[in-house]
Amino acid sequence: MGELDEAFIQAPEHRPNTHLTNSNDFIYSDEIPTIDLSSLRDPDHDKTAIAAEIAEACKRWGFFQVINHGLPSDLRRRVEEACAEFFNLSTEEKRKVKRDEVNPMGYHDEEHTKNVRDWKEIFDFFLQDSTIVPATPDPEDTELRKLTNQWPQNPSHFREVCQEYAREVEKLAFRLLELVSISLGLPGDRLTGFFNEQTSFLRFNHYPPCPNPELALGVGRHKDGGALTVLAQDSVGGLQVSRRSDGQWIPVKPISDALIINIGNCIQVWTNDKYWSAEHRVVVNTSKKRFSIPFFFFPSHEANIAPLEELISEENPPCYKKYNWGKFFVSRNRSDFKKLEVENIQIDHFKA
Ligand SMILES: O=C(O)CCC(=O)C(=O)O
Ligand SMILES: [Fe+2]
Repeated sequence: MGELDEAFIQAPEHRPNTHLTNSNDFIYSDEIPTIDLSSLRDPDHDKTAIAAEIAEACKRWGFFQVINHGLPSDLRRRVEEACAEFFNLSTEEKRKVKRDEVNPMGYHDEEHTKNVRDWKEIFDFFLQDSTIVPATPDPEDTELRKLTNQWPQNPSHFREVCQEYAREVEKLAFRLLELVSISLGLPGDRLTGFFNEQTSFLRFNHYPPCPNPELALGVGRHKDGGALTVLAQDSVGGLQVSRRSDGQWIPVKPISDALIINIGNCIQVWTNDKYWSAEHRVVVNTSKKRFSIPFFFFPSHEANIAPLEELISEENPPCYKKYNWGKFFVSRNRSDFKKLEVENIQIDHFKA
């Protein structure tokens, strides 16, 4: 990506702590919980103990790592290889599957978070090869649009590996959704209906070494908009989470084969702020490239998101007004695509 263009420069208050940005001396904190899912292998095993751990992590952090999660490690290696091979292609080759203003799926090297450019390139694909979303963010416009993935010709096995990984990670996401429901004292399938025609997608992130890591970010601070995110990060490190208790930036330690789970806006709204969707960001460094692969578990376009009625009462009135997921999704997508003059959409805009 060469030199640091002005578009990448963060406002002074959002710049990372320079002594943390050299990849050799990240300071890791063990405070973000790691949850062992091995007992889920036995379908008759009581899920309440794991659900209690999840409840604690979702309240205090909105972030946790899972180990023994059932996603095959050889598949993870294969998808990581395919991801690295894709980004190794020439820019010309990658731009053959470039996203545009209508179709947000494909390759993109001008991602913006909160209107500042991110130091990274990405490749996105929907879980469902064709996915239905609203045509525009305008609340009055009821027109829908069917979007399809753009697959590169190379690497030759790329599409197959991506889709195999997507199916496995989706299974894990549904298991986690069930555990979240149980952890709230709700039936395990309480939230499943929101995902009948899901808009979930996967992203490959490539963060090249950056000449000025003290000025830019791989991804600026943000909260994930959907229900939850299942993230595979490599061993380089750089992801930081804002701690709910005091807003301190805490690095998320790379653990081999673990997956990082973070609560998105929808779960924060469904639980009426009981569970937390944490702000997070990615710092870059001068020497090592980094890859990460998030799966964004997103509801159907027609899902309306509001605090769950079982979780509200006179003492705990709803903190949010209802909003439509599809409109939120397309609005957020626009602001990621290029710099806009307006603030991008946040759940705070729906505060009751
Ligand atoms: O690369 C990472 O570790 C996190 C990326 C991220 O937060 C995102 O793509 O939403
Ligand atoms: Fe994120």
